[in-house]
Amino acid sequence: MPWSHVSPTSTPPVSSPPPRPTRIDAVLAKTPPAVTVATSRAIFRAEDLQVTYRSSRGPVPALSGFSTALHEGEFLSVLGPSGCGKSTLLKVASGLLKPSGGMAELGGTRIEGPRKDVGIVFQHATLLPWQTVLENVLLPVRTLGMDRKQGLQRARELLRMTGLENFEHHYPHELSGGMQQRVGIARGLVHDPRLLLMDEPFAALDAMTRENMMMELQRIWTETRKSVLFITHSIPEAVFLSSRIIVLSPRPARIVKEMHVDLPFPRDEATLGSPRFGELCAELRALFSSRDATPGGSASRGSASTSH
Ligand SMILES: Nc1ncnc2c1ncn2[C@@H]1O[C@H](COP(=O)(O)OP(=O)(O)OP(=O)(O)O)[C@@H](O)[C@H]1O
Repeated sequence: MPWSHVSPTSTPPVSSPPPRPTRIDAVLAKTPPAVTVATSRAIFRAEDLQVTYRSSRGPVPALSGFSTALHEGEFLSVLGPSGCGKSTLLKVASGLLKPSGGMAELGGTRIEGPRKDVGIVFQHATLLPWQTVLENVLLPVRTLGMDRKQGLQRARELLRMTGLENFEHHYPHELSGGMQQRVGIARGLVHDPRLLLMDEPFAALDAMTRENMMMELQRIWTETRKSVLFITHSIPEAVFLSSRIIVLSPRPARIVKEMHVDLPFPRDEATLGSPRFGELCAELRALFSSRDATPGGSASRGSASTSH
C-alpha cells in the first residue's frame, strides 16, 4: 500500500524562529536526553528518526534524531507540548507516514508502509454512521480479509469487555460519545494487533466520561496486556494508565524525561487519591510549568501546554 499523502522531505531540519524558553528548555539544557535501551524484547523501535514536513513557509522539522523503544506488554504514554511531534511519531509507527530519515520497526521488521499489525484509536471515534456497532467493530476484519467467523467471536468478546454487549445492533448516532469511543477501542483491537496506537482518544469527551473511559481502558489493558503507545495532554491520565511515560520537548521532539510509573496494577479510584499518584503528577507538572503555559497554547511560542 502506498505511503500517505503527507510527504515529509529529506531536507535537513532547519530552525524556526526561536521559541520563548520554558521549563522544559531549562531541563533540556541541564540534562542529557533520557535514553530508552532497545532490546530484543522491543515490539516497536524508532532509531534516529527524522521527519521534516514541507510547508509553504519552509521545512518544518517535527522529529530529529528521535529514538525510543516500546516493550512487549508495555503501556507507554507520550506527553509533550502542543505541536511537538507526538502525532507524527504515531503516524510513523502506524506506517502512514514515511520518515525522512532513520528507521522504525515493529515486531522486528522495518515499517515500510501501512501495517496490518497495528490498531489505531483516534480522538474522534470516526465510526461509519450507516453501520451497526458490530459491523463497525468488524471493519478491520473486512478490510484485512480475515476470517469472519473468528472475527465475529473476537468482536463479541471485545464488545463484552467494553460493556457494549447489548448494543451490537445499535447505530453510532444511538450511542453516547464515550460509548462511541469504546466501539473505537474494540475496533482497534479486533484484529489482535501487536501494537495499539491511541492518539488523544479521550480528548473530545466531557470530564466525567473521560475519567470513566480512563478506568475502562486500564481494565481492558489489564485484561489484554496489549502493547500500547498512548498520546495525551493529560498528566493524570498518563500517570494513571501507564507503565512508562516519556515527556517530549517542543519540536523537533526529543525525550526530556522518562518516568517508570511505580503505582501497582490494577489501578482504581483509590489510586487517584494516593499520595504517590499526586507526587508523580507533580513531578511531571513541574516540567510544564512556565509563565506562558496555557492549555491549548501554541507550539510556535514554545509553550508547554498540558492538561493538569
Ligand atoms: N502535513 C503537515 N505539513 C506541515 N507541517 C505539519 C504537518 N503535520 C504536522 N505538521 C507540523 O509538525 C509539527 C508536529 O505536529 P504533530 O501533529 O506531530 O504535533 P503534536 O505534538 O501531535 O501536536 P498536538 O499535541 O497539538 O496534537 C507541528 O508544528 C505541525 O504544525
